[in-house]
Amino acid sequence: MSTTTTTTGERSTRTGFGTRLSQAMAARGPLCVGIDPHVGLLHRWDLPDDARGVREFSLRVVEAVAGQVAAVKPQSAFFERYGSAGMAALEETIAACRAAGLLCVVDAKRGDIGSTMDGYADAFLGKDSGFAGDAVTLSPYLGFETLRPAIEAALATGRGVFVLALTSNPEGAEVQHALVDGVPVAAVIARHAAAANVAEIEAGAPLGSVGLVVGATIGSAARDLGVDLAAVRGPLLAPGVGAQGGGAAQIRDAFAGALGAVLPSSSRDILRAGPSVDDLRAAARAINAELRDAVGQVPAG
Ligand SMILES: O=c1ccn([C@@H]2O[C@H](COP(=O)(O)O)[C@@H](O)[C@H]2O)c(=O)[nH]1
Repeated sequence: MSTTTTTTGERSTRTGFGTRLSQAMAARGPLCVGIDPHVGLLHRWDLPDDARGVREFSLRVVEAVAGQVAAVKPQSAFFERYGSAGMAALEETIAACRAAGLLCVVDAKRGDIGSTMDGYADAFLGKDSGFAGDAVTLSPYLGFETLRPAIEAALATGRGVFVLALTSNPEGAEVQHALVDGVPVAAVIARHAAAANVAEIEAGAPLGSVGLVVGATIGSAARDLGVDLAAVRGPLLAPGVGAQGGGAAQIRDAFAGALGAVLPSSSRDILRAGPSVDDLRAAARAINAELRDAVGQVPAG
């Protein structure tokens, strides 16, 4: 456990998210299983296209992978589409992860002007919020500094954030590779994240709690753009494994020098193995083992 002081002077003695994630990856392997209840998957699992179906789907995934992988990542969009009942299912999913000791990254990609970020911080990182997992994804495209309330809330509650930097989709390049005063936007975001992790790292954490989203499909983009992933000293959530074409070889190449920080994430590729809990577990275990070989043993911190 380390003591960190946020920029508003609040002191937290909780074990930070970066440390907890490092420990989980060292103990169980690097994989994060995405919980993306697409309509097609609900049909395939013989579940209704409604909030009850999504709840059953998600709880089955949690049951299958708890104790097997480092984390899960429910995609908020697939719960939001069912209104308040869908959001109740998201809350239940997050609570089930907590009860199972499974880290939960809520993929909500929030980002707004600073005053509104206070609201998102309360919703997704607040001490008593049902939507607060262990970390949340954030969009920095209103300016990294607008995310400060969420970062402060995360550090104060032992939670984390993952800030979009080099996303897995090809369209992301037009924004993320663009130059600002000669520096690619993604490199600017990475520098901000590195600065936000300094206090935790200096206090002895193996990883800070301010991570980046860097897709498993980016190829040589980080190298080509001069985005120093190792210098971030925070976790690197890498979606795009499986259905989007990323795999162990792509991770090894794209994240060379920062492999110990990578949290590769795969959703559809594993979820297609359902609805059987045993089959889901077997699919997750197989991908986790491949990725563990690719990234090597993660230091527990
Ligand atoms: O750059 C990003 C950021 C987030 N995602 C999300 O991850 C999953 C990917 O699902 P797959 O089925 O494994 O393709 C999905 O929820 C995306 O919204 C991403 O793909 N890329």
